[in-house]
Amino acid sequence: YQIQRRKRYGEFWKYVMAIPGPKGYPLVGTNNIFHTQESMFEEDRERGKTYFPIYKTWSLDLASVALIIPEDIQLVLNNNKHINKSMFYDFLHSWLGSGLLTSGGAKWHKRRKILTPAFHFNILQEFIEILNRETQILVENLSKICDQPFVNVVKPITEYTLFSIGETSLGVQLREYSNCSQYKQSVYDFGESFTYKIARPWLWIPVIYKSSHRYQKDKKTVKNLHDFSMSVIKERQKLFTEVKSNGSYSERKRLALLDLMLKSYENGADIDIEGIREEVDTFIFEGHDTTSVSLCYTLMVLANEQKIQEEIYEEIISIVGDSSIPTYNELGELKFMERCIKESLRLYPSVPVIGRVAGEEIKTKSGYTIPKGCNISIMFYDLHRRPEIWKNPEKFDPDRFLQDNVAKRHPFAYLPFSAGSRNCIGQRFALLELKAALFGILRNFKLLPVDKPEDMKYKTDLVLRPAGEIKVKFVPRLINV
Ligand code: HEM
Repeated sequence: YQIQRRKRYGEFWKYVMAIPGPKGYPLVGTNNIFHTQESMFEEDRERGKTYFPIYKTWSLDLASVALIIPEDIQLVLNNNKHINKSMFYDFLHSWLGSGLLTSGGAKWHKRRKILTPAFHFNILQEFIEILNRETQILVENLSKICDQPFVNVVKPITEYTLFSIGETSLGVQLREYSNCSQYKQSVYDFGESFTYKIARPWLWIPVIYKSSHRYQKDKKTVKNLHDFSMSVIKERQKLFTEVKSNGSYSERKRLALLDLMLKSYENGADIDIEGIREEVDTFIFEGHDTTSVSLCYTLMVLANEQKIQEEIYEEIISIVGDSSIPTYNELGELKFMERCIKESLRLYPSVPVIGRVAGEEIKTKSGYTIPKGCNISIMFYDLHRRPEIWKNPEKFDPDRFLQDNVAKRHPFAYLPFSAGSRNCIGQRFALLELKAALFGILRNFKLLPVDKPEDMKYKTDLVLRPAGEIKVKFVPRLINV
């Protein structure tokens, strides 16, 4: 058995070392231990260009292979043997436990089955009322600050997406929570620490990490994050019991996310309170941070594209007319706006990289072998900017998403929501929310450029986080809110 193990280990490294990649050093491997979040992001982009279409990185006795071309990515995402997440997701466990994003195998299957009905078409239709109300509040807030030379959109937009996921999927009013700002700060702190640990492999060794200052700091951050999610669960649990005792709950055929889990819990099925907390943490985070960064970049890019912005405005007026409250179907008809959102997600994919573990050996198109058990990183950011797929890739061009043009591309060339069985469960919700917000903002304001796309700098983080602010100038249009 020992001989066989050694042979497998030897083969593993033989295959990995045959893949091109940056020079490594003992223990730290290919990591640069002096990295900041910003320099790590830039180095990954450089590596993607230098070693295109595939490269390896390694530290200690762990290796990861980065994939950039659609053909290789398809081999991973289209095969259920590779549904488990890579080692980097282990750094999320202290916060998200093994919730839908981080879990694997049978647990993931079971949870995905429980939670899928919470994103059914009928539920989304009911959410439109809440999203419209939140959009109106956002527009009012922007009206109060639009006389300033510019607005850093990150704060108001993050509040919009956080409060929206709170009221729709979790059934609570997060703006009334006194620890809301602390929660947002803790998400940033966690992302910073996540990146710090990725670059410093000695912190991957539990005994070293647990005796570090970083661990003590992380513990406080995670406590803040968990206090927030537990207060959400407790409030909704109370409401849920009240509603159930007055009978109105049994009339509802479809339940939003948290109620669905509370019902499963009460029926003794498949989920306990710890499991609910994992999912509430997962969905508050995934359900607000992804849409927030996407909306911020979309506003910035549209401020720099006056003609396109005007075209969206005209589409809004032609489909929704004078009304300030769009219906679900009207938002569905905003096809040009939808193409602009898609193009924005190409340039600014909220989740720029994802990771998997090879469940079996993979032969890549370029002739390399990824051995079973190897970590894989799928580089969406780089995929979406490859010049051989996207002509003039830095240009914002919504026509790339006209049906004829989509049909000409490889089906795995554009993957902001990933693909296959572990794709984004919230993608239709995300599109609806982005449309509702853009409708309200563009109907009420003309956006003028402050930050330019070419000046944007990013950080390696849990999402495509900007290194600084995202500034836009808002000029009220002459209509009533
Ligand atoms: C523009 C917005 C969004 C983008 C670009 C996005 C992107 C993604 C991507 C790329 C993944 C795959 C992650 C991985 O494999 O590690 C994912 C998974 C996931 N997303 Fe989203 N997402 C967005 C919005 C949302 C929203 C609004 C929700 C919840 C309401 C959500 C919930 C999730 C969950 C729970 C998963 C894990 C699914 C699973 O593994 O079964 N996302 N998302």
